[in-house]
Formats: sequence, structure tokens, C-alpha cells
Amino acid sequence: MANNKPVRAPCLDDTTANAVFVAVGRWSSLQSLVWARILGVRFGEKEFVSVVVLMFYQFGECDLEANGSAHANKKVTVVFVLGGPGSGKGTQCSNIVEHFGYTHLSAGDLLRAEIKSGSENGTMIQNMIKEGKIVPSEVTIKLLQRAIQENGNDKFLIDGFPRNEENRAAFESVTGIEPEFVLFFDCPEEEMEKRLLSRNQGREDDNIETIRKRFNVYMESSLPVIEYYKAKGKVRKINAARPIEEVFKAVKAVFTPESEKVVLKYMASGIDLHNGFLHLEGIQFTVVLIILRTRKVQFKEAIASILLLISTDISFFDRSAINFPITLHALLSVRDGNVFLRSLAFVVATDITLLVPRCITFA
Ligand SMILES: Nc1ncnc2c1ncn2[C@@H]1O[C@H](COP(=O)(O)OP(=O)(O)O)[C@@H](O)[C@H]1O
Ligand SMILES: Nc1ccn([C@H]2C[C@H](O)[C@@H](COP(=O)(O)OP(=O)(O)O)O2)c(=O)n1
Repeated sequence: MANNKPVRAPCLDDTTANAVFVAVGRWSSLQSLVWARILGVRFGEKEFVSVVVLMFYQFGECDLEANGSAHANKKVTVVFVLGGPGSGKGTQCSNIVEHFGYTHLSAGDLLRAEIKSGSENGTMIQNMIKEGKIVPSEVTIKLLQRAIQENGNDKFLIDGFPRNEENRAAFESVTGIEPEFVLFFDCPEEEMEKRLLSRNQGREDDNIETIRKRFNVYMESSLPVIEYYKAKGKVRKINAARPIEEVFKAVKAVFTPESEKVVLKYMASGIDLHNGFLHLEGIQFTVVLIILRTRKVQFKEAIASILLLISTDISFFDRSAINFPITLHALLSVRDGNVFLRSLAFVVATDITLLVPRCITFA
């Protein structure tokens, strides 16, 4: 399977990085056509158009990144992760990052980093955190905004924010971002207190006195924010008073699209393709197989093609929305029984073009 961890290429300014980005994308698209020729597969008109569309899709993305102002206002998906102190927000965010490709931005971590950096606001932030109080929105929002803009990803978990009405309204008016939904970890106070007292991260605010103050602030200021989003139908409530793995099972269900859930219900539980989790490839596997079979493609050939697609990973991964129809079209366009070769050509065509940009995140 391809390694999905982004490779960081340091020391490139934005313009150079994006020039390289576009060049690599262009090159790999051309490469894929050459590969297809080497494999002796002629692209029909439709297949050729598919690849060209794919190339434009990729260029469109690069251009957006290359354009400074577009970058500053880049379109992002944001999920707010809320819950009391010690409810397990950070712990579950790490799991979500690992399995669903989000970037985790913890408001608390950003504020603590700001204290460490020795910035002019450092002392004020430190005092407020020690008192369990909420730092003024403009400070936290600036940090969040910067983190979003500096990151190549477009999906963010914002953990521990908004913590009061002021946070919420200011974020909305400054960034114009509405959360996709709000993940709410519901946990009794006694359990949170127990967890915080044994967190052991050397945090100045994990002492019983400050913890009590934080609980009060949470009840008075943060719960109303959750109520606000509840009224908008945006809250996904998770019972967080369970073991970490059980909580994550519930979290996973929230992040898995409805359509996927329905199909997954009928999937053989033995098909476990990625780190113990069924991602979209599970459905694709089933759908492709069913379609190929109804088109009377030999079972063995169909399986071989699908396994090939899965083993190269990318067609069945992140960008499956665009990749899938192209791959499917390739498989269906087989007339001479040479499913394997055509599939291979298309895997190369679709995968290389998508793999390269996806794996490189410029710092
Ligand atoms: N479901 C859980 N059961 C038991 N302990 C947990 C659970 N989730 C998190 N913890 C532990 O509780 C502490 C607080 O969790 P953390 O994720 O830091 O919470 P938050 O970010 O909401 O403050 C950590 O030491 C963590 O390892
Ligand atoms: N939006 C936010 C988030 C955190 N803070 C400050 C105040 C909080 O008590 C501390 C710690 O927050 P953090 O989310 O890291 O930790 P807990 O959820 O309390 O465990 O940071 C803030 O002022 N504004």
C-alpha cells in the first residue's frame, strides 16, 4: 500500500513550491500516457478525455494554491471538537487525524505554544490559563487562522474552540467559516476530573483548584455554544465516558458517510483493507465487482483487476470521488477481454497523477 503520510519538503517558498507542484503534476500526467503506450494500450477517445479532465482538475487545484489571495481564503472544511476539560478531545482527535486525514488544531496547544514562543501576549495568556479563564477571541482566532493558512490540508479539526459565545461569533465573522458539524464529547465531571488529575503532561492548569474553575467556565460559557449548534442540528454527541476504543467506534460512525454505512452493513466483515478499517474502497470493491459481473466479465479477471487497483491504493483512496468513475469507465470499456492490461494502464494514469501531489506537502 502506498504510504499516505505527507512528505515535508522544507526550504521552498510558496511560489517555487507551487511551480514544482504544477510541474510534477503535469509530468506525471504525461508519464501516465507514455506508460499506457508502453503497455500497448491505446486510449479510446473517452479514456483520453478522462485523463485530460483529470489533468485539468489537478491544475485547477494547483492554480488555486499558487494564487496568494485564493490561498488566504482557501475553502476549508472545519469540524469543531467540543467537550469538557478531560473529556478526551485531544485523544480522539489523534485517532481522527490518523484515519480520516484531518489536521488537528488544538486551541489550547496553540495558546501554550504562543506562551513558549515568548510573544508579547504570552504572559496574559499564561495568567488566563492558570485561572481557567478564556483568552480573548482575537488572540485565539489569529492563531487558528494562521495555522489554517499555513497548512496544506483543507480539512481541520478545531479542538477546544469555540469555548464561549464571543469565540463563536468572532470566528464566524472574521473567517466566514461555518463548521461542518460539532463533535461533542459528553462526559460526567467526576470522570473528567479523574482523567485530568492523572493526565501527567506537566500542565499548570491540571490541578484541582484550576480544574474546578475550568469546569465552571465550561458549564457557564461553553455549554451554551453547544446548545447553539444543537438548535442548528449540527451537534454529533458522543458518550465519552467509555474506553478510548469504544469512543472511537462512535466517532468513526460520525465521520463515515451515510451511503458508506449502508453498504458496509452488507459487506463481508473479513474484508479489512486498511489498518483494520473499512474505507471507501470496500464499497468500490463491491460495486465494481457487481457491475463487472453483470457485464459478464470473467470473475477471475474482474477480481485480478480490482486487486490490482486496491494494491496500488490510490484509486481507492482519498480522491475516490473523481477517480472511481474514471476507473470504472476504464474497466467497462473493455471489449477484447484484456481487462488486466487496460486496468493497469488506467491505474497508472489515474494513480500517478493523483499520487504525486497528494504525497507532497510543502512546508
Ligand atoms: N475514553 C477515555 N478513557 C480513559 N481515559 C481517557 C479517555 N480519553 C482520554 N483519556 C485520558 O484522559 C486524559 C485527558 O484526555 P485528553 O484527550 O487530553 O482530553 P481533552 O483534550 O478533552 O482535555 C488523557 O490523559 C487521556 O489519555
Ligand atoms: N478557545 C480556547 C481554548 C482554550 N483556552 C485556554 C483556556 C483553557 O482552560 C486552556 C486549556 O484548553 P485545552 O483545550 O488545551 O484543554 P482542556 O480541554 O481544558 O483539557 O486554554 C482558551 O482560552 N480559549
